[in-house]
This record gives sequence, structure tokens and C-alpha cells, in this order.
Amino acid sequence: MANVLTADAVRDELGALTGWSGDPTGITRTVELVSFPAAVAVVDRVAAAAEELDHHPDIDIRWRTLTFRCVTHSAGGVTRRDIELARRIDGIVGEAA
Ligand SMILES: C[C@H](O)[C@H](O)[C@H]1CNC2=NC(N)=NC(=O)C2=N1
Repeated sequence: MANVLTADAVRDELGALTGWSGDPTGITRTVELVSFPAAVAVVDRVAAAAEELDHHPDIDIRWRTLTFRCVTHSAGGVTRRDIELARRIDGIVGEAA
């Protein structure tokens, strides 16, 4: 359970993110884009950010709706790496169509 955040810490971090919910087992955000290509373009940019961070979200793609889930699989819970990835995803989504 190395560096997995407590429930209180996750709650505090969620307050500074946009539209995320969850707990120490994982944090999730669902967004709707204007089209399927726009959603896939967001996924492509998130993929680049994930590679930069070497930290990858679980991604569910359903037409224009994307659901991102962040958890540090090797730690078995939410760590600071997930918070940073979520912050990067918020930036990408905020700039999207
Ligand atoms: C070797 C590489 O650093 C690890 O496999 C990384 C890759 N991306 C990852 N992403 C996530 N979400 N959890 C991990 O434990 C993880 N581990």
C-alpha cells in the first residue's frame, strides 16, 4: 500500500480537480465531446500526456462520451501520480472542442 492516499487526502485533491469523483480505490471523470472524432482526439492527447508521465488512465470510449479512471495499479490505490494525471486530463479536456 506504498504511498496510497487516504480517503481524506483524495477528497481534498478532488476538490481541486474538475468533475472527478472517487475514493482511494480510484478516481473517475466522465466527459461528453461534440463528436466521436473529437473524443478520439482527446484520447490521443491524453495518451501523449500519459506517456510523458509514464502513468496511464483506464479509458472507456462510447461514441462521444469518455470515462477516465485513474488508479496506480502497482500500488493498489490512488497515489499522487493519479492526481497529476487527472490534472493533465482536465487541461486537455478544457481545451477540447
Ligand atoms: C513500467 C511502468 O513504469 C509501469 O508499468 C507503469 C506504467 N503506467 C502505469 N499506470 C498506472 N495507472 N498504474 C501503474 O501502476 C503504472 N505503472
